Amino acid sequence: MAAAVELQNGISPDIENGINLYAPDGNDIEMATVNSKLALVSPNNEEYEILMEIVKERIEEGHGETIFELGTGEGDSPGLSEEDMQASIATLHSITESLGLESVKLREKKEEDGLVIEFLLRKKVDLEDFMEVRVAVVGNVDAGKSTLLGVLTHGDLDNGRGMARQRLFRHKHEMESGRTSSVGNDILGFDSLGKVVNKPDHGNLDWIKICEQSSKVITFIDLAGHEKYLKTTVFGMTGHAPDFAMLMIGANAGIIGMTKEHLGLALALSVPVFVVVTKIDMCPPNVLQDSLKMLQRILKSPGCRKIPILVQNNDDVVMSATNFTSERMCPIFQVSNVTGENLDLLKMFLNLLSTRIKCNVSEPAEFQIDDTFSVPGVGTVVSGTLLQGHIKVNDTLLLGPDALGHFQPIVMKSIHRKRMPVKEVRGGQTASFALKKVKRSSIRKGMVLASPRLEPKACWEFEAEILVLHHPTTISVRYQAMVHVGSVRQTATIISMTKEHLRTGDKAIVRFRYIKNPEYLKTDMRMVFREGRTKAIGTIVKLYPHVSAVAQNTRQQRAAKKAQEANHQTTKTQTEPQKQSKKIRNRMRACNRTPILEGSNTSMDTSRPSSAGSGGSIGGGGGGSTVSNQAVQA
Ligand SMILES: Nc1nc2c(ncn2[C@@H]2O[C@H](COP(=O)(O)OP(=O)(O)OP(=O)(O)O)[C@@H](O)[C@H]2O)c(=O)[nH]1
Repeated sequence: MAAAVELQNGISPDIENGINLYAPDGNDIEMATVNSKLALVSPNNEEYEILMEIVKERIEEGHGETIFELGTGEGDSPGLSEEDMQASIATLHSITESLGLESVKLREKKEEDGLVIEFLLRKKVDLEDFMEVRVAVVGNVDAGKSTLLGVLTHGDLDNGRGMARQRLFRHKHEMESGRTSSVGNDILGFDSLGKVVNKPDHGNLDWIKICEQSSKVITFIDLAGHEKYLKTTVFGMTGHAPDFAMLMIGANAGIIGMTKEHLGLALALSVPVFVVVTKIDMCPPNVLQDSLKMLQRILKSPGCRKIPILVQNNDDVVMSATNFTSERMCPIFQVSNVTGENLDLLKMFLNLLSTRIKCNVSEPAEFQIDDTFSVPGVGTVVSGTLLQGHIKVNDTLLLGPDALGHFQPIVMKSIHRKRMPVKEVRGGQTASFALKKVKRSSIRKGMVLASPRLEPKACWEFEAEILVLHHPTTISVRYQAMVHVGSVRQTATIISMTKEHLRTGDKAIVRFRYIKNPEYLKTDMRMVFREGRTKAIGTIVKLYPHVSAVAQNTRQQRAAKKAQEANHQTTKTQTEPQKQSKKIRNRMRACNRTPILEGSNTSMDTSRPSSAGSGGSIGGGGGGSTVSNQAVQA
């Protein structure tokens, strides 16, 4: 252990995969040895320690797993003789044994100089801890989304007439219509050897058992395919923080209906996409080829700029899984839920995916709420995703913002991950918390639980750089639409923009104002703005924090109080804003805006330090308030 600590101190900051390693005493050691393809053949004690350290670091970086290649080295031509490969495998097994890891051979290649083998190294099962990957499942109605999830999670094939999906439907109307309408969650667990652990008992899955036996749990966020549930689908993609999107296409139907819309949504939110083409059992080969050609053409088009990879064997799976997070690559699977063809490739791929959220437990905690429940005997429970940091039972976090933009301290009574009670949760994981002394009615989706260190602030207004994907005519100031940012979903009004009118294809910096509640936002968050057939996407570039939250001195406090009173009045009268007359709405907007603008003149640009630069440079600082004042007067 001492050696490990010393060694870490001696490691150059740009260490990556064992490159630039220095010896404990600070002298250069035989780097060529540990980076050579022969490194694991017969290492001496010192080299063995370094190799162990390299593996340990890669496991930490990979949240508990890594893919390790034997037979390649810096500057060496790839490949080892049979004998050297056997010796390397023995060393690797000794290292994995000491570190409590399992190793599974993924693929073997024959190169000019001999063999190259890749192993998946993964931490052995820990009862309470498991890696988590969230996959949003999108695609047109009848593409086979619910069926595939039923087949993957329950292990039985479908009959082509909707048998497998029956297990996943949550509502009576879904059973009757065969259509998903809500955001559903299904889980698929893999053990440290990459085997599926789901074992349904009389058709039911015991989530706790799955989590206890799993090293990695894939959570599928099953989203509705029908256009009338698009709002829910958008919320699933923004609010549930998916790591990846699985776009499903029925081979016979091809790219129809909502397919392009869902692909566009994933691209807009920068969520890497992989495609699953289903129903290959019932599709004539020429139709399948046409669908694949069309898909590849769309993926390669300037709007997508993806590199499609048709996955046909284990090699393709390892190659696409290891390069997938680059966002450019788009693996395409062709499966049948009826015959089970190629489902093994898809499972292998899912087993190799890892979360995109990099967890640093020392960061202040930030938990985004995507649902609330009232559990008898427990009280109010909130579920969502921990975007950063670390939360333990009995921690006190700030819950908010409420209608006044306030955050209140709340103690975390208990924590569950996938229905399993746990003592802590880390960044990148989903969880639910039982909260002490809070009514469910006082919590909205989109609120956060934040560490007091984060000093969370609520915003009525923000600026975003937007691109209009579609609008039948022109968008002008005072236009209202539903804005989705993370798990926040609320109608906002455009109060100013850098162009007079916006048409399809236009880009502009637009200042929005929420109509009902202030919200917790951050710069650089992706947003989707839509109303009817109007669609726009963008990135938040500047925040205008709610004044009461940033008030520091007496003058600011007075302004804040005024703002609070105005907001209080507004929220009291604004419970049903859509139903009020235009005249009353305009009057309310005016009284609501003035105090906030006062505050905004004092300390407007309080975007988080890491992104303050971008906020200032794009947004144009105090200009926003002048424009808004004009808007109010107008
Ligand atoms: N032959 C064949 N039928 C399939 C396959 N996958 C799904 N089906 C059938 O296709 C129909 C539609 O499947 P669903 O899973 O309900 O489709 P969905 O995409 O979830 O539809 P929504 O929930 O409405 O968005 C069902 O009758 C399935 O049995 C497949 O691979 N082969």
